[in-house]
Amino acid sequence: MSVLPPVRRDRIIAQLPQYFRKEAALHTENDFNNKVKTACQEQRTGTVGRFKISKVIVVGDLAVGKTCLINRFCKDAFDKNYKATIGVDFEMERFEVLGVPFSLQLWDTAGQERFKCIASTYYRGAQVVIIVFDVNDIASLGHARQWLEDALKENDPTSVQLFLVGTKKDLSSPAQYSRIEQDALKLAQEIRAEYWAVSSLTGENVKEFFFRVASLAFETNVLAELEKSGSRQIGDVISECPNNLSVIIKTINHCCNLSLALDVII
Ligand SMILES: Nc1nc2c(ncn2[C@@H]2O[C@H](COP(=O)(O)OP(=O)(O)OP(=O)(O)O)[C@@H](O)[C@H]2O)c(=O)[nH]1
Repeated sequence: MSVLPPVRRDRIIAQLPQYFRKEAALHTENDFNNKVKTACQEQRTGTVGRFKISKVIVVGDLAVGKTCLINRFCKDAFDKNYKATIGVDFEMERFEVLGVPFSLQLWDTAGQERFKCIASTYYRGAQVVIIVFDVNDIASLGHARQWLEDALKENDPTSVQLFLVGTKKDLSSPAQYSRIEQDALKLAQEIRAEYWAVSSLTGENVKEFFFRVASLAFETNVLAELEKSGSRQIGDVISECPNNLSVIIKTINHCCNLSLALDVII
C-alpha cells in the first residue's frame, strides 16, 4: 500500500509539452513516443512508476537565479533578496506522466567558487543537467561550457539530458533579449542542449520548462526500461539455445538420416 498522498492535480502530464525553440530542442516530436504510450497503457514501465527517481542537477554562475527558478516551480514563491546557496539543497517534485507516477529530485547547487567543491560532489548520478545563465549577463552564458564540463566529469555524457536556461527575462528589453538569444541558441546547438528562457519573478515559462524536463526524462527512462526488458527476452532465448541445440543433436543421432531427423524436429 502506498503511503504517499496522490500527485497534485497541477503535476499531471497527459500531453508532451512542446519545446521553447525548435532550433534548440532535444526532440521536436508533437507527442510522446508510441512505444512509451503503449507501455504506459499496459503498465509495462518497469521500475519507472515504482522506484524510479530521476536526479536533476541545476548548475551555473552565482546569483544567476537557480534557487529562484526551483522555488518558483516547487513553492510558487519568489524572493527578491539574494541568499547564496551553501553547498547544495534539494527538492522532490512528484508528477504523473501518462498515468504513471514519476519523481524528479531537483538539486540546487552553489554557484559561488568557494562552495563549488562541496556542490560538485553531488553531481554524480544525474540524468538531467540544467545549466542556468542570466540573459542580462553575457559572461554567465560564456561560463556555461565550464559548468557543463564539470557536471559531465561525474556523469556519463551519452546518457545525460541537457538544458540551457536563460533566467531574469523580465529584466531584459526585447532587443537586448533577442541579441543574447542568438548566442544562447548557437551554444545550445553546439552542446546539444534544449534551450529555454524564463522569468522566476513573473513565472513566465517556468512550469512549461519543468513539465518538459519531467516529460523528456520520463520518456527516456521508459524507453530504457523497454530496451532492458527486450534484451532480457532475447537473453532468455539465447540461454535456452544450448538446450534446444542439444535436443536437435540428440534427435539427429537417434535418426538414421538427416531428412528423417528434420521431419521429427519440425
Ligand atoms: N528580476 C528577476 N530577478 C531574479 C530572477 N531570478 C532570480 N532573481 C534574483 O537574482 C538574485 C539571485 O537569485 P538566486 O536564485 O539566489 O541565485 P543562485 O543562482 O541560486 O545563486 P547561488 O546560490 O549563489 O549560486 C536574487 O536577488 C533573486 O531575487 C528573475 O527571474 N527576475
